[in-house]
Amino acid sequence: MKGYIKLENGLELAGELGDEAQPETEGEAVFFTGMTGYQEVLSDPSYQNQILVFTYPLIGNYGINLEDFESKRPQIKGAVFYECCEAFSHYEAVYSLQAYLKKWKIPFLHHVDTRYLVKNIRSSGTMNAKITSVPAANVPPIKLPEHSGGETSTHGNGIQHTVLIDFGFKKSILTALIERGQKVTVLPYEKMEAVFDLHPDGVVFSNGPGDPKQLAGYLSAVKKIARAFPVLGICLGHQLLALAHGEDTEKLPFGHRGANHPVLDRETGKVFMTSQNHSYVVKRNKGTQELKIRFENVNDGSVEGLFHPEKQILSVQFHPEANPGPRESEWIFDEYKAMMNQTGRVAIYA
Ligand SMILES: NC(=O)CC[C@H](N)C(=O)O
Repeated sequence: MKGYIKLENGLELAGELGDEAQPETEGEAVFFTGMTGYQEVLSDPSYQNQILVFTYPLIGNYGINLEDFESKRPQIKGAVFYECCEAFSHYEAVYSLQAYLKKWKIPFLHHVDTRYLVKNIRSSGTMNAKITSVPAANVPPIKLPEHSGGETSTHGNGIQHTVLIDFGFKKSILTALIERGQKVTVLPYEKMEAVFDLHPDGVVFSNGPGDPKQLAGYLSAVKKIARAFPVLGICLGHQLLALAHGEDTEKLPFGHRGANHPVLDRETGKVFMTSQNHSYVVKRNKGTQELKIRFENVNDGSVEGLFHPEKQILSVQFHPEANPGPRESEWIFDEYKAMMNQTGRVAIYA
């Protein structure tokens, strides 16, 4: 059955509806440039309310396994592919990508000229979009995703205790912490002040969907926590730490979503490849300068991470937990651990 993706700027492209029973969806159209990693990306909570366009022309060829989910369900509102292949081959795969999307009633469109579509999004900027079976549909305004923190839960049995403040965390962040000897308490962000009763060795502010300014009501709590414990902020968590310290954020024209974004560490002069998924960034040279820039994006010079010169505060815009993408920034978790042991950050960079 024929279907369409219509953008807010009027562009309409035809394709084939993947699931005729689910022909309609709306969301912010964003694009992901990785060649692999679709399972992790589709289940990453930071993609809530978005229609995800895959730039790589063949997606789905290694199927879906039971291990690589970043959360319990797909988080996107819809997906667009050039080819979303039905046949798959991988020793761990249990069903096809198409079957996964159909199971969760996620509308998707394939056989779309995704190259043309993405070039249009790149020149017009991120826009709202609609997937539909009806040509010339209207694209309604899209609401920002609601942050909804989950349940409090405890994981791992390490000696050190990290509280992970949950804005919609990726499972791989939890795994990276447990692998580094942490007992982790996941705390929904609405209850973040309960961290003071838990007396952890450190606190991690997670990734999450939407605009960080939606969470303005929590910034004083974020700052209070950053004054009391060694803290690491990842993606949305980084943006919140910045806002809490008087910095500002802005929206990028079409975001960074992929597995090969080069980042420069200004401390060491080293460049490494990172996994990224964000629309918003911390503005350069704004605010109080209480936090300093540690990392920057090599392609567009945007801020990729901050630190506090005297306190144990580190934040990264990229995803050190990878999944999908390169693992060469996993050492950020080791640096967080060194901060907790009071041997990192201040000692290293004073
Ligand atoms: N991965 C994330 O945490 C994304 C943060 C925020 N939602 C953004 O798009 O910039």
